[in-house]
Amino acid sequence: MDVKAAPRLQLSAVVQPESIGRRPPSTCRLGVSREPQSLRVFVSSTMMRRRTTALEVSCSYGNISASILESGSVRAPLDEELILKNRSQEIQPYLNGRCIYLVGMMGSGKTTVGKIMSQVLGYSFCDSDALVEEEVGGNSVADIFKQHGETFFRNKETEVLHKLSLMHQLVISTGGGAVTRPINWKYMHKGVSVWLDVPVEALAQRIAAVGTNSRPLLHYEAGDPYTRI
Ligand SMILES: Nc1ncnc2c1ncn2[C@@H]1O[C@H](COP(=O)(O)OP(=O)(O)O)[C@@H](O)[C@H]1O
Ligand SMILES: O=C(O)C1=C[C@@H](OP(=O)(O)O)[C@@H](O)[C@H](O)C1
Repeated sequence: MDVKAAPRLQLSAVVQPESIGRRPPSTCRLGVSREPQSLRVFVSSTMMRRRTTALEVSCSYGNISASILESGSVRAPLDEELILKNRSQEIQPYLNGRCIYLVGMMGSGKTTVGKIMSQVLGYSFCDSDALVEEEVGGNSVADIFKQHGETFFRNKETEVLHKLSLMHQLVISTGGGAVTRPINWKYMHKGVSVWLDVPVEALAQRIAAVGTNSRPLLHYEAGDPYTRI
């Protein structure tokens, strides 16, 4: 999808570890927030343990200027793809090749954002769902859920994340449910995790627009807010 064509600003990527019940060793913020007349863009980071990740350079070495951590206001027209590209460019020197893990609900834009980010960073884009599909002989995620169940899928996903944790220069779009397993966090901590936080109404609209065929957890769940819109 062309993010430029998005009818309204829906890009936001903020890691808030407390909201997923477990504190990862690092947090970073990469995203935008809107004020009545202006758009505020931010990239910031917090170090929680000594084993830092890329965006934590600002804390551990103090060499990212405040202007990078908190940029000024940008007037309309809002171009979230451009914002994402600019932010990605700014953080690139501090990544030192570490992988970016995009986490978020189904439809939050992990694939869309991940492809754009990977181009700017000169990284490869990688979809953990697609790797699970490869591992299971090319079966689609929907088929894997149907034939083997969610636990089987989650086990494969954990194996995939383990392998990815040994690699560099990847932007990884994880499955919406990857964060539910603490062991996955251990692997994702090798890189920088970015949470795409999108309001549920927007998620529902996006998913309703493309259908739930490839998202088995929504496909069979009657009454879910994603399916009601
Ligand atoms: N910022 C955005 N604004 C509006 N729609 C978006 C945005 N990002 C993604 N979408 C659309 O939402 C749907 C799901 O996006 P996708 O990137 O596949 O999400 P995920 O990988 O998190 O499931 C796609 O149809 C995509 O075009
Ligand atoms: O719960 C998960 O891990 C999954 C979320 C969906 O992926 P997206 O988050 O990419 O939509 C879909 O592929 C499948 O249901 C697996």
